[in-house]
Amino acid sequence: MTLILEDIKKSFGEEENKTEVLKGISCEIKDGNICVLLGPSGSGKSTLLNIIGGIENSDSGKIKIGDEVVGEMKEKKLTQYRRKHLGYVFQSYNLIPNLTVKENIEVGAYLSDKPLDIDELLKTLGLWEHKDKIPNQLSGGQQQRTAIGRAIVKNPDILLCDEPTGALDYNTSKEILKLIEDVNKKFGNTVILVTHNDAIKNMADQVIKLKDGQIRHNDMNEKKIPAMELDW
Ligand SMILES: Nc1ncnc2c1ncn2[C@@H]1O[C@H](COP(=O)(O)OP(=O)(O)OP(=O)(O)O)[C@@H](O)[C@H]1O
Repeated sequence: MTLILEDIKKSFGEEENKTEVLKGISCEIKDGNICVLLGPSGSGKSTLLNIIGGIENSDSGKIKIGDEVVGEMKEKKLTQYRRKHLGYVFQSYNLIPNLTVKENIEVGAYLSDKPLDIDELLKTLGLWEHKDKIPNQLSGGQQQRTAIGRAIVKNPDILLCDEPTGALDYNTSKEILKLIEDVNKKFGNTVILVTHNDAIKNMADQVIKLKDGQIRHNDMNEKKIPAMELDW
C-alpha cells in the first residue's frame, strides 16, 4: 500500500516559544520501497516518523495508507493501524530485559493475526543459536537484530527505523543495514529509515532530504548500492 503524506504540519510549544518543526510535508512512498529520510539534527526526521507511526499527531495535513486516513481514526482504530501496518525499530533497542531473544520476538507476534514463523525468522536473523539468551548476554548488533525480529514478525506493511545503527560500530551497522535490505527483499515491506548518515542513501529506492522542517530533495535512485558495499 502506497503511503501518501499531504501537507503535514507540526509545531511544539506555545506562543513566543512556538517552533514550527514540520512546515508542510507532502510526499508519496511506494509500496515495497526503501525510503531513506535524511537531514541534519533537528530537521524534524523523528517527528515525521512518529507522525507516520501514529505515535504523535500532526497539527494539520493527512496521512493516507491504502484507502485509510490515519488522522481520522479513533483511538481503537489507530491502535489497530499501528499493530497491523507498522513495525518499529529504534536506535536504543527497547528490548524487554528479562525475556529471551525468542520471547522478545514472540511479543511482536502476539500483536499480529498473521505472524511469520518465529523459528524460521530466528534463522533469517542469524539469531538461532542465541535464541535462549537474554538481552544483556548479547552484543549491540544481536540486540538490534532481535529488535528487528520483534518488529518484522508481525509482517507489517511498513517498517519504521529511527537511526537503527546509531549505537553500532561500522561493521555491525553494515550488517544491520544488510539485514533490513534482506527483510525488505524477502517480505516486501516498505522501509522508512531515518538517518543523518548520508552514505546510507545509496541503498535506498527513494531519498527524502529534510531541512528546517521542509523537504529539500525527494529523489528516486536509479541504481541502488548493496548495504555491504556502502562506505563512510
Ligand atoms: N516533544 C517535543 N517537544 C518540544 N520540542 C520537540 C519535541 N520533539 C521534538 N522537538 C523539537 O523539534 C525539532 C525536531 O526534532 P526531531 O527529533 O524531529 O529532529 P531530528 O531531525 O530527528 O533530529 P535528530 O537527528 O537530532 O534526532 C527539534 O528542534 C526538537 O527540539
